[in-house]
Amino acid sequence: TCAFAGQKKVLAAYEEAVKCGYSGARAGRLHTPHGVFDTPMFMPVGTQATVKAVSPRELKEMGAQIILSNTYHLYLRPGTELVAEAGGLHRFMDWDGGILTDSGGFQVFSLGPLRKITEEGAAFRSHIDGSTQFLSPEIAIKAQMNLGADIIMAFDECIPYPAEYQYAKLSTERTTRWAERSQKAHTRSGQALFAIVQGGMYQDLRRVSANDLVSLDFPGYGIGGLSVGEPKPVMYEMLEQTVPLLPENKPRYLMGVGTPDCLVEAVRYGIDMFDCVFPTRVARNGTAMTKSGRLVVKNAAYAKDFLPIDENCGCYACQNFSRAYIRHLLKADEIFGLRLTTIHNLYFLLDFTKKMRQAILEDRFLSFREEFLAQYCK
Ligand SMILES: CNc1nc2cc3nc[nH]c(=O)c3cc2[nH]1
Ligand SMILES: [Zn+2]
Repeated sequence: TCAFAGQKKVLAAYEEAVKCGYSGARAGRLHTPHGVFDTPMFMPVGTQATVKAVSPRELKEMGAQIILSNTYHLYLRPGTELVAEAGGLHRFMDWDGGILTDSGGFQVFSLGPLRKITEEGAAFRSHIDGSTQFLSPEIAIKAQMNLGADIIMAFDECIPYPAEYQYAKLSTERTTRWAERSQKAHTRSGQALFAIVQGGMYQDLRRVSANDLVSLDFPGYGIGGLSVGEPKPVMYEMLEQTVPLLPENKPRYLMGVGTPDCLVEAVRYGIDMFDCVFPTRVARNGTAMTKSGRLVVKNAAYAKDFLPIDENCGCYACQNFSRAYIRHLLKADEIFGLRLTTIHNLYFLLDFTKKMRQAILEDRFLSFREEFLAQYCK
């Protein structure tokens, strides 16, 4: 099963940081059936059983450990029974690292024209063919057992932002009941089921959600309902309310986050795992991530710039190609262009989490954070 062992708290910086706001930065090891992985970690998003534009071999080469796939998409197409018949998601997509699947709740609300949410589950229309569909905790868990990910998520409602207190309260209580139903439906040993903390942007609801889910005893906890358009300080405030209530010896996964500045802040609050489509999505419109902010390599300014995107970057794109070449490919709509920007952006984030881990282990995380934020423009 998924055990979280060997974490190391930054003791010296921890005391110092407590004076200037909560800091629970930690470096851990996440045990799964497909290996033991280092945290803090960034998980590349492979929504439809592929991380867009890159191969499993390239993902392995750049240091990806766990990748994310979406139950909502694979349930609609090609179907999770088909994936099970193919030998499960690892075999289907030839990935022997870790896989985490999101349970579909978020995608139902963000993709399909939503029909109705009841105690039973969520009725919606498929964004692919408009057919009427229905997801419940039991259906979502069965689908994830078919896919065979190492870590699966309880079926939840990601509360929209903003939301009235009363709506957030009722939805959060239902998500806790759905978490319990997810637990009862989860019968696949060796596969870890994480609950997802909700509570909207209300401190008291966040605490109730965390406490209720902790008492149901899950091997790990997602923090949901964030990165949904709220201001960053509000997200950090919700982390400050939630993370300290979660068991120290279990992984915390901040869903859908994010940019490097959000990652370094969330690690300070004690988050271990992240996923975000941002690096792969912006890569496809020619934006590269660097430690000083974004570099739109498609811009005319780089037409004759024969330097790499980042001369200190160890990725395949920066080791072999210039900004001018990548810009040319992107302007010519050459697929290899967005492959190179994607490879660079994924490498950048994977390397960034590795650097944070090293800083934590060497007890210098807070100065690492200061230096990074001073240079990175949002
Ligand atoms: C891009 N932001 C974002 N991606 C999310 C995925 C999620 N999955 C399940 N539950 C969530 O609350 C949830 C929230 C999220 N925010
Ligand atoms: Zn690079």
